[in-house]
Amino acid sequence: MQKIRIAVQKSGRLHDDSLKLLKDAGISIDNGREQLKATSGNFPLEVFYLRNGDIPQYLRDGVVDAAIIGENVLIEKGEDIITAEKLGFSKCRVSLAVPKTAKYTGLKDLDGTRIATSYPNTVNNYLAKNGISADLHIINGSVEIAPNIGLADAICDIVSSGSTLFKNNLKEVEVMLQSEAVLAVSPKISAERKEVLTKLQFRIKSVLRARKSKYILMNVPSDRLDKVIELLPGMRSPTVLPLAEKGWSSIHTVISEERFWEVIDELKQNGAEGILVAPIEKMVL
Ligand SMILES: Nc1ncnc2c1ncn2[C@@H]1O[C@H](COP(=O)(O)OP(=O)(O)OP(=O)(O)O)[C@@H](O)[C@H]1O
Ligand SMILES: O=P(O)(O)OC[C@H]1O[C@H](OP(=O)(O)OP(=O)(O)O)[C@H](O)[C@@H]1O
Ligand SMILES: [Mg+2]
Repeated sequence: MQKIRIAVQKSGRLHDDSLKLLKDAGISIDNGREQLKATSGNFPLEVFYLRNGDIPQYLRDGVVDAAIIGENVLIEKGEDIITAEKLGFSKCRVSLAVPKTAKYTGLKDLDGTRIATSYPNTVNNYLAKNGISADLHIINGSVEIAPNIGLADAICDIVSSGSTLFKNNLKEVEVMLQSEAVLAVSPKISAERKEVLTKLQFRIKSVLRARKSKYILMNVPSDRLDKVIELLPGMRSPTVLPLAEKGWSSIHTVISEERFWEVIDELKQNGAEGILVAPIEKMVL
């Protein structure tokens, strides 16, 4: 079987979570990132360690078949590249910010200003759509410092917690896009490698599904079973087992973590006790 070549960020915010995802999908990677290329011992796959910003071009050229990359980078440099899967980590937004003291009433206030950014295409497209034109200063890092050193009136950069903006006396005024890590696919992938990629995607989906879900067990008075089951969605329906003590049953089911917190009070009100919550490793539908 032909190996698929997948690009992973060499170092930075995506690196660890990307490798963890492959590992959770049961793929072992044999050598370290110093070699820039590593092979899996148990899946037809090679990892290329590359800079996030260079990956769209590698995908376009077909030098790699797939990549784990920030969606924001694809929007900036690779709109022609297909996103196969959202991966649920490295969530952030790309926003416009101005000094805290600046008066900001709307996007029109940015007309004719100087904006510092590492995402010129994203900013240009966004401003053009809104009929605004600005003078872009393209810098590769530490963008948030630009207004403080007189280089720009506004910036466009990644925001997550907002602490970098806060520390630099800036305020977020427009969210241009939301981003997370994605699995991107080369338009040049061969049919044979596409088959291997489909297998990888199947595994990744099972891992992502499992990450969002919990396996829960609880003891419930048997006369309240119907009400409790109503609160609990299962993969098919909950499993109900009798306890040794008469009048009590044990319910087992799979539930999203979000739903669990929504129904916890009602479960308790209906007599559920001894509630156990366990992580799930894989979830195959
Ligand atoms: N503060 C953040 N919180 C969450 N995700 C982030 C944050 N900063 C960046 N990201 C996401 O992680 C990706 C990689 O960011 P990182 O700063 O590690 O690398 P980079 O400098 O953009 O890329 P390169 O690998 O080319 O050096 C970004 O493209 C974005 O999708
Ligand atoms: O809203 P926050 O949680 O503060 O995150 C936002 C900051 O994180 C990123 O920088 P990073 O730390 O990756 O440094 P870099 O500029 O060297 O890539 C981004 O460029 C912002 O500066
Ligand atoms: Mg960064």
